[in-house]
Amino acid sequence: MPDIPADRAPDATLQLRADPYRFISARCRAHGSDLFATRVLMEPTICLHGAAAAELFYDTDRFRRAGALPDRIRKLLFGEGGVQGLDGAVHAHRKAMHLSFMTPERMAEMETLLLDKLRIRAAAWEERGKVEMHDALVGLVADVAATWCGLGPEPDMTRRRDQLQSMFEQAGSAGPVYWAARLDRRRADTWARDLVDAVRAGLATPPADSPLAIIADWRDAEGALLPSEVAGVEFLNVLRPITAVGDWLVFVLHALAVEEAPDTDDASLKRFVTEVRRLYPFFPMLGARTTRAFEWQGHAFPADRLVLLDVWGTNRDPRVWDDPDRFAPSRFEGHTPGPFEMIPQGGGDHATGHRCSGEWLTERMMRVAARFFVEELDWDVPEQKLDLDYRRLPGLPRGGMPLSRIARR
Ligand code: HEM
Repeated sequence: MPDIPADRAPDATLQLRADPYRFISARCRAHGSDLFATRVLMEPTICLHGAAAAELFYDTDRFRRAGALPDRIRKLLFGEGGVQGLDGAVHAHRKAMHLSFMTPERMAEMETLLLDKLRIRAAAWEERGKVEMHDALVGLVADVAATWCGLGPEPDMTRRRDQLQSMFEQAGSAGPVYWAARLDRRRADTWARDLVDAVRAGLATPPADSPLAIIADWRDAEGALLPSEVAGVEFLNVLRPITAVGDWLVFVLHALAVEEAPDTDDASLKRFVTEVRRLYPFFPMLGARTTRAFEWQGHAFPADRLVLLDVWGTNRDPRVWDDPDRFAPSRFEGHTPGPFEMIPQGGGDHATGHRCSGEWLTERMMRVAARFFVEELDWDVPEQKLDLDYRRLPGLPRGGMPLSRIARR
């Protein structure tokens, strides 16, 4: 049986940090293979690329999530005891809770909250000569997220917003910046746990269909309430990624600034934001661990091996996408990508696998914002660094995406 092609360098951590999005696909191209073996943080690791590999990665018989990721990433991004690190029936039960937030009514409510907030904030943006939209949009979306999650109409998110933001924007960092983010994580965990305790004690009464109320009341398959720390982590598993949609909105603005603006009917907007989700650098890769030894495409995988799936590169695989680097929303006319072909928020099945439960909500928020920026607002793009910073997670525009001469129509 042929060995998995292996990198010669003893460890790839520095290369991976230097170019997290392009690392796996570039190495796969160099090896002429959809997989290669390397070491990350000195640990033997197999990297996978492409739709067939993604399908393998989501085979729960051969891969598990418990204990899969290096501690430093897991503890900052996911926290302890949350859905991301569960497997099998326990995972499916907890995932049902996350999916239960996503009813059509609640998603429509999010659209209204977001649009209202955009209109209100736009009035203030008009007053300023120049507005740094990364900062403005993450703050705005954090407020909307908090309301939608059950924290009331005018939640005070000034402190929380930075804590949430550092969880998803510093996950790949090192040194003091990383440790400051870990401290933020601890503070946010304590705050979320206290919120759950307050709901359980009857001291707070969020709407019954809000994530805060549902999580505080959720029982595991044996009928026990979740430990309040774990319930707090799950609450942050909703609040944090919705806040992160603020970064997707920056990418929407960037695409509107550098590409042809879409028509504002639903279908055109959907194609536009789908192309943003395919191409812009958000999650570079995902991690899991083999449950047992097995063979795939003639290669032997050992048991308990860390495996990284190339998210960014799979979304640009020329075997699936014509002219893959070109921004072309029309590629989605009459075409829905397969469950493993386009994986910016994971692949496979939402209920049985780890695919993002917030994918539809994300897409709808992006559509609302895109329509608002095209239909309701005039704005200029002042001189700035519009190139994306591929060393950062997410790879936001270097200049922070300021706009000037903002005016409501
Ligand atoms: C910025 C937008 C978002 C991005 C880039 C994103 C991306 C992802 C990715 C890559 C995964 C992992 C898939 C896997 O491990 O196989 C994931 C999982 C998850 N996402 Fe999102 N997501 C976003 C928004 C949301 C929103 C808005 C929510 C909730 C309201 C959400 C909730 C979750 C949850 C709970 C999981 C864990 C699912 C599981 O382990 O079964 N995400 N997301």
